Amino acid sequence: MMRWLTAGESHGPALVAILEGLPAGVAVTSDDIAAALRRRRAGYGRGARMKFEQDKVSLIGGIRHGLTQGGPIAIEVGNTEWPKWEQVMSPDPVPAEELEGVARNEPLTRPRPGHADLVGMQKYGHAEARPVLERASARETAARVAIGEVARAFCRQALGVEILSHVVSMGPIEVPEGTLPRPGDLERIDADPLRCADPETSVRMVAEVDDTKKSGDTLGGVVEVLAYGLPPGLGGYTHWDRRLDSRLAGALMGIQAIKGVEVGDGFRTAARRGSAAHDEIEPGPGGVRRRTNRAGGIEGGMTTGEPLRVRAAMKPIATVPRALDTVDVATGEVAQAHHQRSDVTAVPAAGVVAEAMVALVLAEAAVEKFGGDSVAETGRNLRTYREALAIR
Ligand SMILES: Cc1cc2nc3c(=O)[nH]c(=O)nc-3n(C[C@H](O)[C@H](O)[C@H](O)COP(=O)(O)O)c2cc1C
Ligand SMILES: C=C(O[C@@H]1CC(C(=O)O)=C[C@@H](OP(=O)(O)O)[C@H]1O)C(=O)O
Repeated sequence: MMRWLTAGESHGPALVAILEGLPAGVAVTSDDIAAALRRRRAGYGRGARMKFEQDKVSLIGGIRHGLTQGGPIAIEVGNTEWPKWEQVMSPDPVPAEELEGVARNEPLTRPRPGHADLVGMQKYGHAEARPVLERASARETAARVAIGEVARAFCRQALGVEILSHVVSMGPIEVPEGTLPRPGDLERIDADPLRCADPETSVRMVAEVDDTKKSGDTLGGVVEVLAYGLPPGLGGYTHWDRRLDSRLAGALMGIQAIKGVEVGDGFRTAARRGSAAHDEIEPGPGGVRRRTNRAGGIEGGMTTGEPLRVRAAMKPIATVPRALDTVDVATGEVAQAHHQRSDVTAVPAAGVVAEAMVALVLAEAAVEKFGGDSVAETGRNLRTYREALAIR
């Protein structure tokens, strides 16, 4: 069984993540994790904080001399902005006189629509939104990307699986139908300002971000995650919570601001007739293959062996500069929601987070199917399985 957890607040000293149940022998270094975190910070339209804050990676447990050891892996991602927040976010009590006049300590009583602010205050009995937004913030996704990078390394080294993502729409601007990057395209996608695989569309997306920023507004969009090299049979059809599509959907919906998930052609398939909706089976190298991949590499809750293709739709950033209407909960008066700064869009970053979530789900499903306490053992078990499939 694989399991993982994160802890930490957006303006606290650090985020931490623990990943348990991953086999030994995965080669990964702090530089690899720092590189993954840099990918998450990039993207045209992100806010000021991405420019001045650094992610400070410390490997705390489970990795020795560049290899996982089989025990729980603990990673800390330090918030370099912490010195500015030491009093406001102090875990220990701070005398009231020391807090007087401290910047950012005023109670946030004007909850922002589209955030966890208001319901979080109601649910936990907070008089202001700071305790809610600190944990609800997508800053937490840095911790997921850190452990997701270890899971991705396992998928690559034990299974030969490569995971990538790209932005398929930014507001109303979409890539042409059928745009399907391959692992070799990842570097080029990362170099694009919006992580878009189609250069001509990217130019129009950048213009859309500029226009949105000028009008004091924000944008959402859709990302697609692809995984190449998967064997058939990860996941299961025997119960709802064994289905890989169910687990992927939950993992992707668990990213802040994700409002929809599509597997393969998803919603588009619903508009087709059956004869044009499924993937016919034909003889192929090493046995059989699908003529098309409308299902996105999953049938019956299991990988088919075709590339996995899942999409996640992100709502526009909720902290809109042209602030939305709210109520000041201290006075009951109509007010404008809090706004200090925000991203215009974070869709490119959401793609990197989605890759991490897919890597964690795939790593867990692979450990379930193939077992193994080391990368070598998982790899051996996979090879035996593939050999048995070829015989049949
Ligand atoms: C990578 C990433 C960056 C984000 N940056 C911001 C931001 O700067 N400002 C903001 O208001 N929301 C941002 N969000 C989205 C909010 O965290 C999200 O809208 C909020 O948690 C409420 O969404 P929910 O209802 O889906 O939880 C970001 C989300 C992600 C995934
Ligand atoms: C810090 C990150 O994202 C933050 C996510 C976020 C939100 O509301 O989710 C709001 C912004 O934070 P702040 O309000 O402090 O400017 C983003 O910068 C990050 O991704 O590392």
